[in-house]
Amino acid sequence: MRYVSTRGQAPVLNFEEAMLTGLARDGGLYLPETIPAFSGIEQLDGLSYEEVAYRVIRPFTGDSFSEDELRGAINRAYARIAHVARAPLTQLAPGHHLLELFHGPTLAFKDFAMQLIAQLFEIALKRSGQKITIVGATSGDTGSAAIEAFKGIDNVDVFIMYPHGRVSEVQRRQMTTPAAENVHALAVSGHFDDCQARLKDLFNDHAFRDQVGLAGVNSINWARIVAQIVYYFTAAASLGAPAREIDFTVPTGNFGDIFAGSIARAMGLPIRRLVVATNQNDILHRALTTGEYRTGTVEPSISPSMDIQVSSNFERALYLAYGGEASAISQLMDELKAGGFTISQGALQTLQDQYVSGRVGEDDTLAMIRTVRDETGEILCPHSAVGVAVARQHIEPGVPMVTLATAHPAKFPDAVERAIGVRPDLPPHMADLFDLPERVTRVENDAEAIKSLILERRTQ
Ligand SMILES: Cc1ncc(COP(=O)(O)O)c(C=O)c1O
Ligand SMILES: N[C@@H](CCOP(=O)(O)O)C(=O)O
Repeated sequence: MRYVSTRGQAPVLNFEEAMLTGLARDGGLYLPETIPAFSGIEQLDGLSYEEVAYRVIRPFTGDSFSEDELRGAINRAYARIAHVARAPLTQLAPGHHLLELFHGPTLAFKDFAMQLIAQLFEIALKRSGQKITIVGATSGDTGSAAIEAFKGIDNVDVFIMYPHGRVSEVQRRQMTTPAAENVHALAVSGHFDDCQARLKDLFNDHAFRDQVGLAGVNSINWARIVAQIVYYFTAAASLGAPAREIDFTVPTGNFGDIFAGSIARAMGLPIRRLVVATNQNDILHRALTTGEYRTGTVEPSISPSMDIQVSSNFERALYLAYGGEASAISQLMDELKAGGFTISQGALQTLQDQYVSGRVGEDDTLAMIRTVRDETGEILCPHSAVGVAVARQHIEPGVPMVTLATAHPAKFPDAVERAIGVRPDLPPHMADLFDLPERVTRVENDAEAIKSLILERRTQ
């Protein structure tokens, strides 16, 4: 399996190289030259999550990892998900199901990919003896999952940039309380898009990148996407695929999770519709309905992890919609630096054939948390509530709808309390979160300041 950049000017890599590289050297994102077809969907129902993960991921890894290495990594990663099904499905209403992706150690769907890629990084780095510096940008969940997965791993430093004052207190403490010396939380003056833009600045400074052995664990990294494909297969298989088509609604920000769904469909999973659900930071909804991808001001919301206006993975979707025309993507990304671009008619039609979208504001999100609690007893986090609210606009008789529940409500107690007057409890393994000392460095929204800090603090 060979991986190519969306901008067409970076070296073609194998899976392990693409995983360790993160952002391509031409500023693009790696994706496989061809998407492998998956055969044997009818055999998946009833298999363990780990077995499905092995079957789905194996075609992407080529000869980068042996069968034993990959199976071992998968087993160790998912042993940390505290639900026997790993990604259980619950029923919200006839024909509407919730895919609970929040039973991992940091209570968000990010654990599914991050736990696995930490295992794969460890294997690869032990083999090569290479030392790396992971830098991540987060609106709250990627950062906590990365710190949890990579803390204490040899040969790795992890620096996570989060927008100061714009993550929930639980998310912040998850990033600032781990004591491991190789993890560093950086509170950046700005919003998530600033953090992600600075991250890309660091990758695009090739001298710095080579000096520190820069690696990325955002969904920029193809290995993240691969791991996120698996739960589409487990959910669809348990609802009757391949004999039956399934719809999925995905609370969306950086477009990684829903893009994983589009890859599952390209592999042959009978997904009829992929529904993009956004909060008021609705660039994706606007782009998919009008063809205009124009950045606006990021508005803080009660679903802060989706407060994103520049959706990194949309570049991958555009690349596929433009038929792999890398020069067109480079041109669009240049236009994005000046505020935005217009998607060509043909590419927009392709995107609209694949994705539909919806947007909900805060009042409707709060109302949905209340409604679902009253109807089912399930307490949703605000991101999942955005998903459920949009899903309800798109449910059609005869086609099961699955909404991805992307985080645990206890990560966002203020929003949940506003909705239902109850503060959800953290699980026992996080009971001391509010007693632990915090360790964080404030840093300006400035690539040079961030680079200096990394050079000063890294332990490798
Ligand atoms: C809880 C939660 N829901 C949804 C999303 C959106 O996912 P994606 O960025 O993959 O679109 C995020 C952040 O990524 C998140 O943390
Ligand atoms: N919502 C995310 C934003 C980064 O997403 P990623 O999937 O690209 O890592 C977060 O919680 O940090």
